[in-house]
Amino acid sequence: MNILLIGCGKMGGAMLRQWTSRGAHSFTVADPAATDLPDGVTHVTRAADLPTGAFDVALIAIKPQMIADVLPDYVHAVKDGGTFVSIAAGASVASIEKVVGDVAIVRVMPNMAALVGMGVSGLYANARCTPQQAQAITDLIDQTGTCIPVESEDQIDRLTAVSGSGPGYVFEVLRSYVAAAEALGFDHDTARTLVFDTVSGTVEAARQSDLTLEELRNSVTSKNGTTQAGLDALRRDGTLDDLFHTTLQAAYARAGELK
Ligand SMILES: NC(=O)C1=CN([C@@H]2O[C@H](COP(=O)(O)OP(=O)(O)OC[C@H]3O[C@@H](n4cnc5c(N)ncnc54)[C@H](OP(=O)(O)O)[C@@H]3O)[C@@H](O)[C@H]2O)C=CC1
Ligand SMILES: O=C(O)[C@@H]1CCC=N1
Repeated sequence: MNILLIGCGKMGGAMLRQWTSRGAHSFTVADPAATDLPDGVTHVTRAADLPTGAFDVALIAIKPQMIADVLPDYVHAVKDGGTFVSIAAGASVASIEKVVGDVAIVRVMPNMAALVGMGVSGLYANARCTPQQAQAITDLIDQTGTCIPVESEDQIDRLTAVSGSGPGYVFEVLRSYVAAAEALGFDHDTARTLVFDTVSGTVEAARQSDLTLEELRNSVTSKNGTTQAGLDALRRDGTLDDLFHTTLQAAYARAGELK
């Protein structure tokens, strides 16, 4: 497919790197600022420099607040029967249809783990997408990690709060965990190794286990031992559950505001 990226910053750039490493499609980036693009990618800085009707797919990877102003400049570049794919948080199919018309639109919510081909994305295709179009975009997103089809746009907004924004929460938790390890006397590099290997090994152990997360947690927690002391401080009578609940609700509410 001939694919146009409208905007190629942090998220579009991460996805583009996975796609170009596989070499299955042709890519053009339209972005006034993009630098350091992978070899073989065509770059234009102005929508007016794009050929008319040239692209099978346009990936909308600009900020949601810019769509109404910026997207109209790019519509000419997509061929009749082409697919518009938006990764913009919150931006609804209806808001995109206002610009591009009643055509095939797919909302995808990727995440930054796509940087290493381990992203997880939600995908919602509107009724104008043929099964072939939806499958082609699913295959494309699969190249960045795992793709989970959902039945409604609301599911995309909920998934944004869990996995789209998720790496932001996880990076912040890792930052805090590493800082606490340094405060116990480890140098920064050792603290990073201890924390990163603990987290990635624990995630893999959970993935491969038939036990529940509660059972796995209990398998680490000796009665009156060190883990119990640490967990008592971490959970503080439900504070941790409240914190995660509030975090995800806040992100979901924000997606609704960006419609
Ligand atoms: N970052 C993430 O983890 C995730 C982001 N998303 C979504 O991806 C989208 C992009 O986010 P992100 O990559 O973080 O943002 P960035 O700001 O890194 O990327 C947006 C890019 O669009 C460029 N741009 C600005 N104006 C235009 C224009 N007129 N034509 C073409 N390109 C333009 C920007 O250039 P300049 O910098 O000069 O303005 C920038 O390079 C958002 O809608 C966001 O909701 C979805 C999931 C995860
Ligand atoms: O923060 C944001 O709005 C975007 C969407 C999900 C991750 N980053």
